[in-house]
Amino acid sequence: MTHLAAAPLPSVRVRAPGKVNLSLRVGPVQEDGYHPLVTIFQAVALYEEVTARQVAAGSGVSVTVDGPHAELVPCDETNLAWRAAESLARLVGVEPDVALHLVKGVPVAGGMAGGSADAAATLVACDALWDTGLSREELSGLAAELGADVAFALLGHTAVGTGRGHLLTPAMTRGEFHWAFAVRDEGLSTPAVYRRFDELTAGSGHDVELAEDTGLMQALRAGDAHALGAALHNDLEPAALSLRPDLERTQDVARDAGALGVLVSGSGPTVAALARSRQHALAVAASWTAEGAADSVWCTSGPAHGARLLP
Ligand SMILES: C[C@@](CO)(OP(=O)(O)O)[C@H](O)COP(=O)(O)OP(=O)(O)OC[C@H]1O[C@@H](n2ccc(N)nc2=O)[C@H](O)[C@@H]1O
Ligand SMILES: Nc1ncnc2c1ncn2[C@@H]1O[C@H](COP(=O)(O)OP(=O)(O)O)[C@@H](O)[C@H]1O
Repeated sequence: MTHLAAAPLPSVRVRAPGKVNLSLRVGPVQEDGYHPLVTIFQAVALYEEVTARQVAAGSGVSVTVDGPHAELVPCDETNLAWRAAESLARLVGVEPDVALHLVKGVPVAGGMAGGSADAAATLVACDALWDTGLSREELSGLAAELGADVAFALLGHTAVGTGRGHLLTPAMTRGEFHWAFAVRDEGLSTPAVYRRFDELTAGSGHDVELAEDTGLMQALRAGDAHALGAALHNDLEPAALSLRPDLERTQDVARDAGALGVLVSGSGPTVAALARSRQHALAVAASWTAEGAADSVWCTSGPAHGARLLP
């Protein structure tokens, strides 16, 4: 009798990047609870890796997680990757029988959109696994429904985000920018930071305009890290600092180490420092470590590519 081994079920691996907001301008809260944004995202070369494996019919979705602080990431239907797989399956009318394995390369709850990167990577992985035939625009529309930052993780590089941050226009850039990140073990909740922003700006809300960032856009086009450093801006920074005052010292240490620009990344609590070179980024990170001003330090560069299938 010949024994035929069952063919292994297919699996697909995808990488998607974390981000830093080079500029984040926030308007007054709207009736839907969201704030209109004008933001300039830059993807950085810290990647989430998602493996999506087809499983037996009727098994449904499952999520497992590895990497730094994996224990903080939910493995149930609240995980953004799980939600991404279910939304895509619903849209294209397939059963979501898939095992998702996430390897975290972006700090958890750090204002660098690691969960959004997982969702974007899952969309690309399941799209390939199920051969959906959806266009990149259709995937991007689905991404935006999952979270304000998910569409950017799909696109990557550098882009201007408007609306909730999900309407994207790619931005021209030259060269590579070097970053050091001071990461805290205890994250900050994005909705809590937006709520503190509302308290701090009560009655003084203004409409946000891209015009304020022309210097930043020119710096990107010229590949001028000094000008970029001077133009970095985050409207959520006062809110994040009021929730975590110790971040001010982290910023001061980076400035003393000669960082070209220092800001809270998105809703925080990660502090991002723009450096002159890779060597200089390592030196800024070493200062944070020496001063005990971070729980961990990460050095990388941007812009990085968006969600991409791995061979
Ligand atoms: C602040 C930013 C900057 O890029 O990112 P993080 O730094 O957290 O990664 C984003 O605006 C976060 O985007 P994301 O984390 O995808 O937001 P969502 O899941 O869609 O929304 C979470 C909550 O944040 C608030 N929210 C989000 C986006 C927005 N434009 N206005 C808001 O007020 C809302 O309270 C919402 O319920
Ligand atoms: N795939 C995921 N990875 C990380 N966190 C997730 C994920 N899905 C849901 N979450 C929840 O979202 C919170 C914030 O996620 P994360 O994307 O890491 O940070 P931020 O929103 O600050 O960029 C986490 O604390 C966690 O409870």
